Amino acid sequence: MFDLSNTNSTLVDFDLHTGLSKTRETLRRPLSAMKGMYHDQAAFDATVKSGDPLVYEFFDMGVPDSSGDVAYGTSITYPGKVGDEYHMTKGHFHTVLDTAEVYYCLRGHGLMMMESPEGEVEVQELTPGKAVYVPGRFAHRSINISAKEPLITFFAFPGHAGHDYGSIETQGFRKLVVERDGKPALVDNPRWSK
Ligand SMILES: O=P(O)(O)OC[C@H]1O[C@](O)(CO)[C@@H](O)[C@@H]1O
Ligand SMILES: [Fe+2]
Repeated sequence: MFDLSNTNSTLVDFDLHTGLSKTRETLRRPLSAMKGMYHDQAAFDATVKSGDPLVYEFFDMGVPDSSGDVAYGTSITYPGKVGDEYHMTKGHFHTVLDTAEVYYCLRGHGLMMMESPEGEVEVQELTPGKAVYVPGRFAHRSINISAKEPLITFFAFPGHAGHDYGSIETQGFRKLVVERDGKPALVDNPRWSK
């Protein structure tokens, strides 16, 4: 009925329940790949020692890194905590700072933590069906606040954006999300300094 011999477009499967693809591999970040990113160093060491859980995985679809292209894929952050801090992605600025990104939540319950170099902090709640637009200049980190479900999002950003982990790798975001009385709470990051 249709000529399906396309060569320029791409069609990829992403499972709505697992976020994974039958045809593509993810990049996987176990906890040991996040050294220095959780505030409770003792809990970090103990959790790595007791099995080094997979914290998140995501797709790099190999889209060209030009401004006319769009990088996309799913990101899956598994439930869990390191001490009192919820599982999260490393987080990054874009190397081309003013490039934005969109995340659409497919499953789970999470927060998108955002922070500009000038110190504006914004947090948006992610539940299935909600899309968050992360404006240019804002670093962003996904945080899974569910105790049992993975946080699955579909993301898209300009191909030339790049990832800049600089200040985040050394001192993190200004705010942390930790569990207090069974609920997520936003607190100052004691390690953050100007
Ligand atoms: O680069 P990080 O912070 O480790 O997180 C990876 C996530 O961010 C993305 O680069 C999208 O911005 C995805 O590949 C993935 O969801
Ligand atoms: Fe990004």
